[in-house]
Amino acid sequence: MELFKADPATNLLPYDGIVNYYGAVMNSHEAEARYRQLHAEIDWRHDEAVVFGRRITTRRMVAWYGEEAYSYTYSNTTKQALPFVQSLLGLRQLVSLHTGEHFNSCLLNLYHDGSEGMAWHSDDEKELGRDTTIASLSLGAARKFSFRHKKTRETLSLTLESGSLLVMRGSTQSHWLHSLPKSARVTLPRINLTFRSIRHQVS
Ligand SMILES: O=C(O)CCC(=O)C(=O)O
Ligand SMILES: [Fe+2]
Repeated sequence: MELFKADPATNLLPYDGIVNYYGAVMNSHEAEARYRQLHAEIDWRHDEAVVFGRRITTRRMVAWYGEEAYSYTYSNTTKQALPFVQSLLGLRQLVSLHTGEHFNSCLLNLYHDGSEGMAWHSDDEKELGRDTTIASLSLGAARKFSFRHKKTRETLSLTLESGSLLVMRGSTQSHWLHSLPKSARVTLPRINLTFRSIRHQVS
């Protein structure tokens, strides 16, 4: 169910953050071509996490790219960024054109179908700093995406279409969780790219 019109000037959150949905920023042919290119070119790996002290690997695949070999810790594991490839630089430029912001890294997720999703979390790792902007580009199957406030538990959802751009800004990560719910109805794969800005590391 589409709860919001794609007007990038509208804040989808009622308070404590800013989320803008730009709708499609490329046509469906271009989205499909980009999907195929990334599917082939990206160094996809099963994600690793440490849950209750046990190392698990997910069916969902991930990859992380950056301007430098940043290291980044989430789900109790540390990853190192690979150098940006041309296909990602093109998409980063597209995202920057729409958002007016520069991003120095990109986390990619490949969901084979609706049996794979992402649990409630916020992207509040220390490498990102406070009030970070995260730009999320989706290619492939349309998927529901949800937000839940950490205190009030108010929840809202929208559909992320193929070729669409969603941007989370301001204090969103401090106050809201987000998730990609699993869905038995989704039979096609999806690639999501989240462009982020890693703060320069001191060590
Ligand atoms: O696949 C998505 O739309 C969300 C991905 C996400 O939240 C993340 O990579 O942190
Ligand atoms: Fe996230």
